[in-house]
Amino acid sequence: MIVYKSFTFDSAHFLPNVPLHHKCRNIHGHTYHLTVYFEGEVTSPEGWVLDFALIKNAVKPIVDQLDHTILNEVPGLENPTAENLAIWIWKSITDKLDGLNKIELKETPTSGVIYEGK
Ligand SMILES: Nc1nc2c(c(=O)[nH]1)N=C([C@H](O)[C@H](O)COP(=O)(O)OP(=O)(O)OP(=O)(O)O)CN2
Ligand SMILES: [Zn+2]
Repeated sequence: MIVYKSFTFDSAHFLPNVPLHHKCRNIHGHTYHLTVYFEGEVTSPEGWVLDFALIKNAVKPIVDQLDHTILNEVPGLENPTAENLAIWIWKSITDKLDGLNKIELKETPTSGVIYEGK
């Protein structure tokens, strides 16, 4: 079974490698919507895969590292596309908690990425 938990954070960024005329070369902000999914067996006696609180404990510090920052200034996020940000978040979470299955990162109400670690 898969369990998930969602988080939001507000960050500014710009995309340094897009063409000169591209609007995303200018600094701008997003409210990012992040959902992390973990896969595992439902265990007894709790009757759950993973305590949602453990997910929060693992992921919230990473979200806090990104919230109200300029993403380009975060080490490893010099080119903070949604794709690169999803990979960065994955690498930050995966060793903290077993069973990471997928992350979804929405940058706008209409755009986002899904990353499964490959
Ligand atoms: N593959 C990617 N494409 C774009 C990314 C990205 O990270 N990966 N990022 C951006 C911009 O940062 C920004 O998110 C703009 O996205 P876009 O969907 O174009 O936003 P709009 O508000 O203009 O979208 P609407 O079409 O008006 O809903 C650009 N591309
Ligand atoms: Zn953007």
